[in-house]
Amino acid sequence: MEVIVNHPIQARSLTKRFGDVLAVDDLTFDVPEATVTGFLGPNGAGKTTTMRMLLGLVTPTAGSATITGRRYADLDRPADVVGAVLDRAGFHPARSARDHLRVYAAMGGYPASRVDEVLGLVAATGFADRPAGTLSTGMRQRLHLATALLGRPRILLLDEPANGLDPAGIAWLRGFLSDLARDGRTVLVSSHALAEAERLVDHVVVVSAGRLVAAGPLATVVPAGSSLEQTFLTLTGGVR
Ligand SMILES: Nc1ncnc2c1ncn2[C@@H]1O[C@H](COP(=O)(O)OP(=O)(O)OP(=O)(O)O)[C@@H](O)[C@H]1O
Repeated sequence: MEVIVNHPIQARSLTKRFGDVLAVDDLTFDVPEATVTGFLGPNGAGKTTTMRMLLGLVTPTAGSATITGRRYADLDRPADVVGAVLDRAGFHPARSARDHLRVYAAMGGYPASRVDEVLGLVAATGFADRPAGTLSTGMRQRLHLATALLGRPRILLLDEPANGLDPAGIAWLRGFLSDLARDGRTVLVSSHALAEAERLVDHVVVVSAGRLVAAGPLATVVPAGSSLEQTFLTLTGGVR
C-alpha cells in the first residue's frame, strides 16, 4: 500500500545573504506531518534566519520557504495555521499569565474560553494568576507556548524552546511535543544542543554554516550505537 506523507513545512533552495554573510545557503528540506522535527546545528548555522523566512519576517535572497505549500504572507488567517515562539520577548511583569492570554485572545479574535483551554494544555493553570514577573523560565516558556496555541495551529515553529529549562522542564517539554505530534500536529524545534535535542525529536534537519548536513528520521540519520552529536561531528569533519 502506498504511504502518502504530507510535508507542511518546505524549504526549496532557500538562501539568505546579509551583506557578506551567507546565513542560509541553498537549503532544501521537508518537515513531515505529525512529527517533532529537530532543526539542529551550531550557533550561527542559520536556524533562526530560516524560521524567520518561514514566518515571512525575513525575505529570502533566493528560493522559497512555505507552510502548507504557501508563503506565510499568502496564508488566510496565518495564526490559525502556524504558531510560533521565536524571540521570547518579555511579558508585562505586573500582568498575570491569564491576563496576558486574554489580551492575545482578544487581538486574535478567539473566544475568552480559549484562554483556560490553552492554560490547561500547557499545565499552567496553577500559576495563571501570578504576575508574569514572578514566573520561572520554565513557566514563562509554557506561557509562550500557550500563546502560540491560541489559534489551534496544526503547525508550530519553536526556536530553542529547551534553552534555560531544567531537567524536569525538558522532560515536560518532551512529553508535550510528542503529544502534539501524536495529535497530528507538525512541530519544528530548533536547537544548538544536539545531545539534548536528540531526546526531544523523532526527525531531524541538520544544518551547518547555512547548508544542509543531514535530514530524515532520527533512526536513519544516526547509525546504531552512535549519537547525533557524534554523527554531526563526523558529517561536518569535526571528527575523523
Ligand atoms: N539581521 C542580520 N544581519 C546580519 N547578519 C545576520 C542577521 N541575522 C543573522 N545574521 C547572521 O547570519 C548567520 C546565521 O544566524 P542565525 O541567527 O540564523 O543562526 P542560528 O543557527 O539561529 O544561531 P543560534 O544557534 O546562535 O541562534 C550568523 O552569522 C548571524 O550573525
